[in-house]
Amino acid sequence: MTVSLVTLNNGQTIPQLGFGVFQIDPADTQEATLTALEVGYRHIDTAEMYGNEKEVGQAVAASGLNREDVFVTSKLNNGFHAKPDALQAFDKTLDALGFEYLDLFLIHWPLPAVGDYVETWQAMQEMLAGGRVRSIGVSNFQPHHLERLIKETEVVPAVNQIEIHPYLTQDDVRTFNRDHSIATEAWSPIAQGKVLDDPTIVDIAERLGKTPAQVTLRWHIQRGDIVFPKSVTRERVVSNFNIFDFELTDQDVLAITALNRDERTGPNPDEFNHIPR
Ligand SMILES: NC(=O)C1=CN([C@@H]2O[C@H](COP(=O)(O)OP(=O)(O)OC[C@H]3O[C@@H](n4cnc5c(N)ncnc54)[C@H](OP(=O)(O)O)[C@@H]3O)[C@@H](O)[C@H]2O)C=CC1
Ligand SMILES: O=C1CO[C@H](CO)[C@@H](O)[C@@H]1O
Repeated sequence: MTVSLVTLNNGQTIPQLGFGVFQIDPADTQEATLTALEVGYRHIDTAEMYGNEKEVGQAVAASGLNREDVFVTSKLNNGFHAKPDALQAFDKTLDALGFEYLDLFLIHWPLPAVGDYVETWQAMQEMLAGGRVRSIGVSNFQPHHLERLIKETEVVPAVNQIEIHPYLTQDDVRTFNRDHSIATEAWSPIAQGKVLDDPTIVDIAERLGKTPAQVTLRWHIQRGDIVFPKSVTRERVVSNFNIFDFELTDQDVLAITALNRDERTGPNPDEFNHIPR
């Protein structure tokens, strides 16, 4: 199975399909990530917040793959927005992973009431200049947050990772990202399972002989977004990967997009403005 690549605004490439490790217990993360790497995934999405960076790094080391062959993303945790804190947190992330370099580092949430994300972005630019991270980006940024970065700093984020699935299509933020050469990453791409019983998705899946999860992931791929579904179930890890040998019609893509209800599974970035306890 050949996973398509997306070229970021700095010329780096990222596999359009990856493996997410949120809510995988650290004790299970090495095995789950190794399974994903064995199946063929070459892109892992973790975060300091998930508490399992160390185990992701151990899986990459144990896989026998060259470090260069796996694209790894991590994220700056909330509360480390001040420049010295952000620089120190990046060092800790690299240490935990046991890597010389990270492929992509993101500001996890803008949280303007906690710290100035423009200052945080200046720290991210320093990390980039230091050469130990290949691309920098943001997560959960709305267009108004991105506008400040674009106006007040030098580097345009390579990606914006936001919640997207058939019940939250986010076409306004996606359009803003596209117009500014920012790649869109879709978190919780199957809404943590909530879209899988939807009759529209089930009907398309039955017609194509695919699972509802495969149809939903394929919808993201055909819209051009980057996805990293999470699963600790081997058969799902395999079937979620096998989405490059079929196509949805334009009509299917439009029918799934029309399911939008602006329904979030996670926080709204404009309301989530504190460090969760
Ligand atoms: N930047 C951010 O703020 C956020 C980023 N993320 C990132 O996005 C990734 C994916 O999002 P996540 O929230 O994990 O949710 P997903 O939308 O990937 O859904 C994961 C859930 O769906 C189940 N599942 C997976 N595949 C299938 C399948 N084929 N059929 C049926 N059920 C399935 C999993 O169960 P099981 O494991 O039991 O098989 C799990 O319960 C995260 O792991 C993380 O990397 C997520 C949230 C926020
Ligand atoms: O990455 C994350 C995992 O999910 C959490 C709850 O929705 C988010 O807050 C966090 O950003």
